[in-house]
Amino acid sequence: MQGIWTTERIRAAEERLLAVTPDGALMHRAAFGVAVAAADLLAEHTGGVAGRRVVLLVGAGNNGGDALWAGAFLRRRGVGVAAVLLAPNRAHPAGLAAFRRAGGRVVDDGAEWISRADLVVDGIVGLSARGPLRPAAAELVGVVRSPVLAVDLPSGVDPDTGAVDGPAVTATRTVTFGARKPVHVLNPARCGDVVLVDIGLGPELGEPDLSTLDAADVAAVWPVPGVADDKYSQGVTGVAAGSAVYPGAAVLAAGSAVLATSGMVRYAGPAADVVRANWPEVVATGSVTDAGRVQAWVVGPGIGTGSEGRETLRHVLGSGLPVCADADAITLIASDPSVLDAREPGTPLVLTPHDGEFERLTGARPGADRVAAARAAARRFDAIVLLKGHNTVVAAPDGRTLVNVPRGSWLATAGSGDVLSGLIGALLASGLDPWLAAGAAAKVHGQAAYLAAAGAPVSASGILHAIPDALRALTPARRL
Ligand SMILES: NC(=O)C1=CN([C@@H]2O[C@H](COP(=O)(O)OP(=O)(O)OC[C@H]3O[C@@H](n4cnc5c(N)ncnc54)[C@H](O)[C@@H]3O)[C@@H](O)[C@H]2O)[C@@H](O)CC1
Ligand SMILES: [K+]
Repeated sequence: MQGIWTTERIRAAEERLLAVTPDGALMHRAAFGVAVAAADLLAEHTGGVAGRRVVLLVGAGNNGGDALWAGAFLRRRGVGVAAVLLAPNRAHPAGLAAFRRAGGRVVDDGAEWISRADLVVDGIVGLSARGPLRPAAAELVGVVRSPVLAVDLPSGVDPDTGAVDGPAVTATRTVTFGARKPVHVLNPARCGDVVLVDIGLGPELGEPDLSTLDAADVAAVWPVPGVADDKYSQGVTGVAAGSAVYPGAAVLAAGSAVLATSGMVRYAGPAADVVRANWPEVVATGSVTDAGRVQAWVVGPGIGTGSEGRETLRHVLGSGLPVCADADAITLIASDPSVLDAREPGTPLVLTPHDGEFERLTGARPGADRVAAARAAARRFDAIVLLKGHNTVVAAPDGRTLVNVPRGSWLATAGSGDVLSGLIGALLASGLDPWLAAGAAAKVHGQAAYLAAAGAPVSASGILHAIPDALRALTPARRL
């Protein structure tokens, strides 16, 4: 797992580190990292470094200081560097002096210089940023045509939520210091690639506020049958999804549970014939009341929001088993929360709303702070809340939060949610912690979409059939 820390926590850690570090040392380390990243970008985009032109956009704080020091380091590599000071009286004094000593130029006609630049360095604001770019900065950013290297984070984007509500920088690459901040995973489109420079902050950081799962984390938790296993011992997934009119959700959710693990899958509902025809290995019955023993339920996709769906949901929630409630099940809970009374307290429940379902469930859309919204809903429902969007946020009632950043947006297609719920259900049936189950499922789901798409649009069925490849890619060590 890789941690992510909020700006408040970073600042506190930096203060502790600053107290035991010589003056200016941290900024030098940070700025050196910026200069290296700038040289790399120049080389990648122009084929060289010496003689290239870089423009620094320099704000009032330490973020601008980093940029100025980086400009001084770049001068030593023969780069022509011009600085545009957005708050000339408040530019970092030591950084500005070093920049000038190194032969850097402070220029007034910023737009002119930017139009000829090979690279623009965004040192406008960093951790202390609040709100969008102010007009003068926005105007300059508007004329940029070259690659942009953001110092710490793209200015104008909220550091803690990734929200953008006005002009903001879109970076080609972002170089950040000490630890990743929420913006880096909550708004990857604005950050570009993120490079992390070690400035010695690690020991001061403590438990992260958010985490992302690595491939190795997924490999560590994904069930693999052992010599003593049989079809029951690995967990039987129950799928209550689809209807006679809309059998597709049932086929997708059941199929994804089939491909996720080697455990058995039972289907219960009016689409039994269609499910059987598509997935002969599924044991299918007409109703949850005669489904047979399972270790977890997926309920909701395509079950409808009428009385039949409500009875199915109530039955499943009253089973005392872990449940992944998706789609219509969420709408049913939203319209009649008393259905949750059937649930035995403490039984694992995973809710998987998109923004519209989240609004139905809680009365408000997630808003700019998706992490806070998911956490509040997780506490309120005493459930794991997996909030769908470009990034998937998985929050537990105790505040633990995972973020999954997909490669591309190929998951934005009809039926992909049904595939995700089948993955989660299969992991719940295997006995995995529901927070990790939801997080690992989201990662495999995103990976499957990326592999299936391979650069061209892909359907939910395509994503489904890429699950084995996604698992192989994420867990190569387990290949037999
Ligand atoms: N604290 C540390 O130990 C280190 C900090 N570093 C750098 O320091 C940065 C944080 O520096 P600061 O706390 O000085 O803050 P910033 O550089 O983020 O910004 C400070 C100034 O920007 C103004 N500002 C805020 N929002 C604005 C907006 N939307 N438009 C224009 N101006 C705005 C603020 O009023 C303030 O004067 C980090 O992001 C990082 O780049 C690095 O040098 C590494 C070490
Ligand atoms: K910045």
